[in-house]
Amino acid sequence: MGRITTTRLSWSVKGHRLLDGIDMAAPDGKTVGLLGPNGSGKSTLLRLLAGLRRPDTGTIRYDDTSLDDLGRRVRARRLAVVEQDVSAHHHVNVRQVVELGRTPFRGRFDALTERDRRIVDAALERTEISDKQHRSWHTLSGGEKQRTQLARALAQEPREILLDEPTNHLDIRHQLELLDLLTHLDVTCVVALHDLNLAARYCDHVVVLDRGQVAAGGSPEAVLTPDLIESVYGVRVLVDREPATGTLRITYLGATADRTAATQPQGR
Ligand SMILES: Nc1ncnc2c1ncn2[C@@H]1O[C@H](COP(=O)(O)OP(=O)(O)OP(=O)(O)O)[C@@H](O)[C@H]1O
Repeated sequence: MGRITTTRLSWSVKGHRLLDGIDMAAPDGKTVGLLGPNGSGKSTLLRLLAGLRRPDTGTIRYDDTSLDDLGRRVRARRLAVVEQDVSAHHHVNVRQVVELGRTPFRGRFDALTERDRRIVDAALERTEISDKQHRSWHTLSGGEKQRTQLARALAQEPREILLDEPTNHLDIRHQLELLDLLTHLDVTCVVALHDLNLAARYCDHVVVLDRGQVAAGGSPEAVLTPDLIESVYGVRVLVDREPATGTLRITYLGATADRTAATQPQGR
């Protein structure tokens, strides 16, 4: 497990500032939900955290080490990334995709060890994709691909895992199981999510992005208030607790007529 922190992180492309002064922290072993409307910067922030883009300003630390100083090999071993809609695997089966999770631990021409094979088996089982392990990647459904990607990440036995909307193709049961699995791993997770109820139920912390800035961060109870949700998403909600379990529950009442109006103080 490792702690991820960012300090005043900014990133621009062609003169547009897509992330602006992001301060966030994902404590050891916790699950942090990255929330925010379409285009608010969630995927961009995850790409920066993964080292796939370099920030213009600010720092990213894994424990006390800056991402720049982590070294490619160390990074490839400890940090797993599950991106949205990966379509790059050709002519490989599910098991071979999951075996890629062991690549950072092997020499270029080394065969998989017995231990590697056991880890791959366990990852296939935990994501309930074992029965499809010999199927070609390109024949999988969207949800089966997502579970395979998660299995690849688990096979890496990472300390940190970054996931971009990992539930968007999953049926309800697999959504619940994926988040349940993530929260029970001894791994620090940063996960972009659209479903506020799933975030409230499973995340230890949430960070809400709005137009490239952090609108709020903290526990789901503290952050997911009707005012915050209305001002960021332009949706009126009722927030209460589900009586049987006490879980935070968000009921959508409707879109605000004009999102900009929702963010303006009354009377202007
Ligand atoms: N390389 C790029 N060039 C220009 N604009 C970009 C680039 N990458 C991202 N953007 C823009 O930056 C904004 C943030 O995009 P990002 O994909 O991070 O949002 P998101 O919060 O993940 O959205 P979604 O919920 O729709 O997945 C969007 O307006 C997007 O169009």
